[in-house]
Amino acid sequence: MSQQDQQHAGSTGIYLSPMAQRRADFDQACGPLFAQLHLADSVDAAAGLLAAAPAGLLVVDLERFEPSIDLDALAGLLARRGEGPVLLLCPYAYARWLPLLNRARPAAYAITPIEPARLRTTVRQCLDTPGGAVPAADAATLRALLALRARVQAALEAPDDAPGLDERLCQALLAWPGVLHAAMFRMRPDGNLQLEAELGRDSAAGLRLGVLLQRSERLLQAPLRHAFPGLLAAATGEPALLDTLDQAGEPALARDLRAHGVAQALGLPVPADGPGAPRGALSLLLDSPAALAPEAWSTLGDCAAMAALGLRLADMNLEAEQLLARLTYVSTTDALTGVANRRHGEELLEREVKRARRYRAPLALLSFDIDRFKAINDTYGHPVGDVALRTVADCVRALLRSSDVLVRSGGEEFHVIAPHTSAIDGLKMAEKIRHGVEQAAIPGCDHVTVSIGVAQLAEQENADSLVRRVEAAMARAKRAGRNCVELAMQ
Ligand SMILES: Nc1nc2c(ncn2[C@@H]2O[C@H](COP(=O)(O)OP(=O)(O)OP(=O)(O)O)[C@@H](O)[C@H]2O)c(=O)[nH]1
Repeated sequence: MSQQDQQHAGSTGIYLSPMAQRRADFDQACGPLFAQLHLADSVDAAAGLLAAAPAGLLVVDLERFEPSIDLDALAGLLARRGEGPVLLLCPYAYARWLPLLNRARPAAYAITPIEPARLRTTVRQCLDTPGGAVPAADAATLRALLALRARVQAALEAPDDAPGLDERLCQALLAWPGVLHAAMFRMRPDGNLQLEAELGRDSAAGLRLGVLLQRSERLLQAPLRHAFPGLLAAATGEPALLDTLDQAGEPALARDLRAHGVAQALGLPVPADGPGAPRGALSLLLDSPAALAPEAWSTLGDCAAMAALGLRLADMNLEAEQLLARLTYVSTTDALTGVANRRHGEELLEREVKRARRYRAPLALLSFDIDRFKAINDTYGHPVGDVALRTVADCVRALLRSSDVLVRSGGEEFHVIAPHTSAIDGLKMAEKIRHGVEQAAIPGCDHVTVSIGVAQLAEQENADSLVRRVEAAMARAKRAGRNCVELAMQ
């Protein structure tokens, strides 16, 4: 026994674990540090021992306790503990217990599995520390935590889109002292967990989680999911902490992280809106294995909750944008043919007339009307008439340039707004349309023809006058026998 251990030999201790093997292992590793070590197999047994004689150190091994069943009893035990030191041995996937139990009574903790030598050192430190609790956060730490909370809040203030938010959150987390690398994992609607953003500082600038984890998507199926706290948190919905990287049993991953200066890895679930799997997780890689103060735990939990809120806001923005796009489409498009409706066509023509006058560019307007369309409806029925309208619209649209706009201006009447097009080119275009429609096969009925008027915008002319002239030309084409093209008079 070392001199230091002899100093502790006057102390008594209680070790609580429901697992017989764990009690035996602890007794073997740390028994010599105590004058007397009591081993308790249940919360009640530990409470009885404490009531009988206050122990120098209470060690609670959380492995095999059930969060939903045992948390209240354990918190009660810690609350009754009073001033004496408490050490929690917490499996790395149970990190959620730490802030919850710390609320009952600040306690030191070590993440398990833990090597016997390290366990002995930790127990010695607890025996040495008067009060034995985790050192309370000092003023500088509290200031840093307040700044972290403010930065994460600021990251949410412009929730324009989820990818931007992921980046901003990583930036905010990276500014917290000790954080070498921050990353955001997000669950896609198809259940695919993806690495959305990562940022590294100093030695971790070159750290790429996609490389380390051997993939950037389908991460819930990644072979290393049990070993990386960020993935574990997304999978279980519980915070996960590794303060000794080798504890996860993946030496290559631990070595790679250490090579970038990482000493501790933390994963925080980003909760879903309601019950169910988390929306993702935040991953923090830290440069020191120091225990996090209770205040740090609660701030980090708040940050994850704020990240969830930010993602919800980004979703709502996206939904609003999609709704607006849909509304715009519905209000500007003719439902039957999918081309611009009359009202939108009028707006577009006004705009093109202004543009043509400003840049002194030619602008042509075509007006065409399906010949004897009433007979098609009367002979084949209205549904076939609808198909004929759609087929003609599709046929004409396919013949136009991308800068031309096809508008359904009335029942079986259409306009084509053709920027940078003279009367001569407009006539060529009209002939192409007339020929194309004549050739088009209409499902359910005979071929149809169209009569077309063509007009070029005159100097000083407005849209109304252009429309009047082109429709008069189209009417002349009807009178001239249909299936032909007429140029408008000036
Ligand atoms: N199926 C269908 N028919 C429509 C639609 N809109 C208008 N119509 C019909 O189109 C026909 C137009 O008839 P008219 O204006 O007499 O002209 P037309 O028979 O095409 O004769 P001309 O234009 O002189 O060659 C009417 O029977 C309308 O009911 C529509 O959305 N679907």
